[in-house]
Formats: sequence, C-alpha cells, structure tokens
Amino acid sequence: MMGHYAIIVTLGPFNCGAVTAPSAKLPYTRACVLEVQRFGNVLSNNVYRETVRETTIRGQSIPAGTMVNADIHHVMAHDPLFVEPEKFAPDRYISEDGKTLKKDLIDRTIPFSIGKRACAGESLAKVELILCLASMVQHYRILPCEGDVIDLEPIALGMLRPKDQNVRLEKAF
Ligand code: HEM
Repeated sequence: MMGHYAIIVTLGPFNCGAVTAPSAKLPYTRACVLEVQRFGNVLSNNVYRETVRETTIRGQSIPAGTMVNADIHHVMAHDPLFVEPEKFAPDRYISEDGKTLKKDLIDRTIPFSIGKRACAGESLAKVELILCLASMVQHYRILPCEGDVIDLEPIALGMLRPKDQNVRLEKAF
C-alpha cells in the first residue's frame, strides 16, 4: 500500500510517468524490487562453473576441472546485515532520511551474481522490474482474495518458484 501511495504522489495517477521517471524518484519501489529479488531469489542455485586451472582460495586448493558454485542465495539469506532475513521487509533498504537507499545492503543484494561472469542482462532486467511494478501499482491495488493469505514459501526445484496465488485486482481510481 505504501508503494502505491509513493508512486501516485511521485508520478500521478493516470500518466505513463513510470516509463520515463528516474527510478531514483521511486525509492520505495526500488526497495520493493530489491527485497523481492533478495527474498525470492529465483536463481538460488546460481550457474555452475568449471575451473580451467588449479587455484587456491583462502588456503583451499581447488584443482582444474572442479565444478564450482558461488552461493549467492546464502549471502542474501544469511548475511547478518539483513536483520531477520526470513521476513519480507522492503523498509530495510530505506535510509533514515526516507529518500535514499542503504548502499551496504544494496551491495549484498546480488541476485545477478557478481564478478566477470555476472548476469549480462542485469541493467535491462532491473529497468524492466521497476517499470513493471510501478506501472501495475500505479493503476491497480493488488490484494489477496477474501479470506486468503499470500503464501510466500517458494517451491524449491533447483530454482525457487512462487506458488500459484489467487489475487484480486482493484482499479486504483
Ligand atoms: C530477474 C532477472 C534475471 C536474473 C535474476 C538473472 C540472474 C543471472 C545469474 C545469477 C547469472 C549467473 C552469473 C554467474 O554465473 O555468476 C546470469 C547469467 C546470465 N544472464 Fe541473467 N538474470 C536475469 C535476467 C537476464 C536477462 C534479461 C538477460 C538478457 C537480456 C540475461 C542474460 C544473462 C547472460 C547472457 C548470462 C551469462 C553471463 C556469462 O556467463 O558471462 N539475464 N543471470
């Protein structure tokens, strides 16, 4: 609900401002996208890679030809910077001024992985996520159906898939 009001105040109710508005003007929407990606990290297993030569990491020798996996899910689900990481809480990203986002938390929100082989589509995907969420919330209130509770526990099948949910869309105006 807070996201809805923030978007309406920033962009207005009817125009297509979400398409052109700088996302810096939508801190709560950005916080929601970050928290959705942290909490519901879809590609939780990350992509397996194979070492091309023998290497050593923190004293641990890793032979060439070893399958390795950078566990991005562990960082987002267990880093102590995320207080009560099992809770869905977009507010955790908002600084005390209510306008800017906490950089240390953003730096540990890594659904696209990090380093040379990080997701090549990260910038595109981030823009799409903000636009999609802002445009939907600008026009509709998305609510659980009467008597239903939204179940945020994912189905873990290699990827973390959301369960089917029945939701109710109410025209915002
Ligand atoms: C929410 C959406 C997305 C998520 C969470 C995501 C996540 C990831 C992750 C975790 C990796 C593996 C990085 C690694 O191995 O360290 C990856 C690789 C990759 N992604 Fe995405 N991705 C998303 C959307 C996209 C889109 C929209 C594109 C293309 C337009 C894209 C293109 C790629 C490519 C080409 C790679 C392989 C990069 C490489 O091996 O160098 N992804 N993605």
